[in-house]
Amino acid sequence: MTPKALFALCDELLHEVLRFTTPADAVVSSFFRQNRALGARERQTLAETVYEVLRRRAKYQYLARSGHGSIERRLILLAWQGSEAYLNAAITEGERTWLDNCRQFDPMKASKGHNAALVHNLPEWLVEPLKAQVGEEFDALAEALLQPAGLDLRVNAIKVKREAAQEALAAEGIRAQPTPFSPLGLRVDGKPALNRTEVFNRGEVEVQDEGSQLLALLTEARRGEMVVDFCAGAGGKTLALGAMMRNTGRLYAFDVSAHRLAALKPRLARSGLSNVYPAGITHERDDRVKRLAGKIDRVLVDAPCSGLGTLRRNPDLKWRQSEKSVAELTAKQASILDSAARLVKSGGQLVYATCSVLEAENEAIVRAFTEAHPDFEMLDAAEVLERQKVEQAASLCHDGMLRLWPHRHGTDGFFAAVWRRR
Ligand SMILES: C[S@@+](CC[C@H](N)C(=O)[O-])C[C@H]1O[C@@H](n2cnc3c(N)ncnc32)[C@H](O)[C@@H]1O
Repeated sequence: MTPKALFALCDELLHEVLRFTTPADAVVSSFFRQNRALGARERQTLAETVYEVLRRRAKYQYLARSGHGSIERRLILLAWQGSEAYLNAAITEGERTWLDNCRQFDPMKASKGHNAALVHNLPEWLVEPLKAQVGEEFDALAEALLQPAGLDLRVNAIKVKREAAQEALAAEGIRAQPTPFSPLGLRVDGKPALNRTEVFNRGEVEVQDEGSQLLALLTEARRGEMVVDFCAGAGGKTLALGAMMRNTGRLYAFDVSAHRLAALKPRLARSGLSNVYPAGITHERDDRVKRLAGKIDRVLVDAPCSGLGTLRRNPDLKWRQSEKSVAELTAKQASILDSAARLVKSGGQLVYATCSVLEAENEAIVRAFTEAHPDFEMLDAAEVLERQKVEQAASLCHDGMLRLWPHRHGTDGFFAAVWRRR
């Protein structure tokens, strides 16, 4: 494809993404399905450029107040992630001069009132809640959230040990190191096409952020138990729980989205697990849920949330969420946790988790639940993680709850609390 044609396509794609009606990853995949002629390299350049615009949108929009052409084109020139030669072949001399000037720009020299936002690239409503939590670490957190996430794998312990998976990956040319905290994790160098490897297709590894691996470990699920993954989605944590149960017992994977549960099927097939029962529910008070009341050993609530802990991989979320959407989510989270708790039997364990960094979706939900449910006793998350052979468990927790931060732990931002039913 000629550079000019590729830029026109990028313009079209960015226009669609910036409408913010659909998640960026879904817009990008659907666009690639409609433009099958695009090669692998071209797809990579388009996706990375669009994601770079989303990451530093505040800065690029500020710069794009000058220049010519559509706003999308100016943003693309500023955020371009392909080769410089390709860029030169697509732009005019005037654009080249403008771009060179823009590249000299120092956000700290922008007019007062703008400069901080042009560095952290966060919406204003998010700044104070984050500062309230991390204080002086705010700049480090904001910078970490601007970096693309690495690639973590969870080793499927029912098939292989971590060292053996690491060696098998190396034999296929993929270098990976054990993750610092999770005993099951491998962190891969670069972004290799994992789904073409035999190790992946044999189900020996799954893609999963180290933080997500730790959330699943908090359930302490064991052989022969009855376990519910209440918000299973495409089953990232379901697969981890099934392996912890050594493919025995019964693991229900609930979700209101049949579409997401369907994505679990091929992953289940690869994993070799036969103890998983996916079940679509209409809402958290579904009859299917009621029938299991008081019967379940471990319940994981990986609640629907703002996803603001995953900005490294989903930078569009900071522009798509708002104070209003977060308020709606917190009401839903409290209701789901309340329903899911009814499943837990006496002596059983309940985990509430999110991939959000907001107090309102995390500690506030936990406080309200604990006050309203004296039959649930909070457990110290660090002690639970230590029992699960997690390294430096205390450094991952605060006030008895798991609190993972990209700038401190190199994971996405995650939160979790654990209770035992008396
Ligand atoms: C954070 S995602 C789950 C991710 C998944 N556990 C994983 O590890 O890949 C939250 C899920 O909650 C589901 N959900 C939303 N409302 C729900 C409800 N009322 N009951 C159960 N699941 C719900 C969403 O469809 C979504 O898949």
